[in-house]
Amino acid sequence: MQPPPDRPRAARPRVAIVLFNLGGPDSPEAVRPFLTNLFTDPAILRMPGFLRQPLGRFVAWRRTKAASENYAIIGGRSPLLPLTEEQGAALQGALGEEIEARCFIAMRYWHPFSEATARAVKEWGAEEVVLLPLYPQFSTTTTGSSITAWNEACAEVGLSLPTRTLCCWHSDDGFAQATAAILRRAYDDARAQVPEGTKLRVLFSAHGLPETIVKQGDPYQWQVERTAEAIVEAWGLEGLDWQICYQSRVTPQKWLGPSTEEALHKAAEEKVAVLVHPLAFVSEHSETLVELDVEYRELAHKLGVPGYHRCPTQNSDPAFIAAMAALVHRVRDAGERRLCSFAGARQCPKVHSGCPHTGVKPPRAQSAKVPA
Ligand SMILES: C=CC1=C(C)c2cc3[nH]c(cc4nc(cc5[nH]c(cc1n2)c(C)c5CCC(=O)O)C(CCC(=O)O)=C4C)c(C)c3C=C
Ligand SMILES: [Fe+2]
Ligand SMILES: [Fe+2]
Repeated sequence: MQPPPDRPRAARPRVAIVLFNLGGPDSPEAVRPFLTNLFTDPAILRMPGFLRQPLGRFVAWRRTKAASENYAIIGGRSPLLPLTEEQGAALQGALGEEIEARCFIAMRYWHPFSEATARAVKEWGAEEVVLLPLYPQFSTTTTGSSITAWNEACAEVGLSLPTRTLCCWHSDDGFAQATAAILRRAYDDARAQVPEGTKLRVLFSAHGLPETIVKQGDPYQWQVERTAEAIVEAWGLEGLDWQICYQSRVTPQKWLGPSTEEALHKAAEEKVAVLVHPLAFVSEHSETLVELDVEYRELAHKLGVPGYHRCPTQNSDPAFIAAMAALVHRVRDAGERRLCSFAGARQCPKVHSGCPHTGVKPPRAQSAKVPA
């Protein structure tokens, strides 16, 4: 796209697009400090600091063995950062000439942390910031926590710029269309492998969340349900058999259900093959490459599910990246501080706690502190 003739190239605004994600260990040694950062985040473990710090460290220590074994299966490190870098490069290319855009990455629990990213944004001389969480659904534990960490980092490095936030895009049409196209291709591939006469069910497997967090007003579950509906609607396949379930339970509390394990048991009983779609992730990492591709596949096999297939995540799919670019342009063109699929008829019936809409914040976060 050429710059408009009345607007010289040099006058294009310098916009920093900050991509938020969770982050993952970049070596076997990083697993424990990464988990310590995660479990001592007050948005994750909700208790006073004097209890959270020792308990969070203990839970991280307990989880290190299992998590390390999972990361060992995929080469000892998370692929999340390189894949997010690819998404950033593709998005930068897709944003066109209207703005001078540069994508930056701020991970929540491992490098690059918000503070280093805020410094890089400042050094680049950005004039505006767009925060783009790579989580389609808002949760106080993910997007909310990242926004809080970003705000703290900006205060720390003295970065104060007009900032727009794409806080929740769970039902965005471009996103739903791009995702439906990926799912349709995976479904056709799976259908060709499932024995004649056997039904195929789509399991929308979202990352789980402790129920107590949802009861405190977190809109994540509600948004997960809207995402599944939007994808099914965008696809438009009549009579599609589909179900939502929740994976990745990591603490003993009661988490959202039904779990993906329960959904597999049901599929086995009903002799239905499954195509698992990772609903809350837009890139591959341990939860897709190990949990879905190894652990649940083994379980499905053991239970006698007549077929187990997995839909890939979006990664740098061009239609998905184009949808993200359109969101960035929309939030800027609208002149809003944030853009959210909550608008109009899709208003969330629950308290939108922790979201920048209401100004209600998740428990005060502190920037991750454990060094490499
Ligand atoms: C109480 C613990 C956790 C909550 C709540 C939680 C919410 C949550 N997480 C994601 C996305 C990701 N989580 C990832 C890994 C991961 N998550 C937890 C714990 C909670 N997550 C742990 C302990 C781990 C580490 C891996 C493990 O031990 O199993 C990742 C992947 C990181 C990587 O491999 O690179 C993502 C992404 C969402 C969307 C979410 C709630 C909405
Ligand atoms: Fe929102
Ligand atoms: Fe998680």
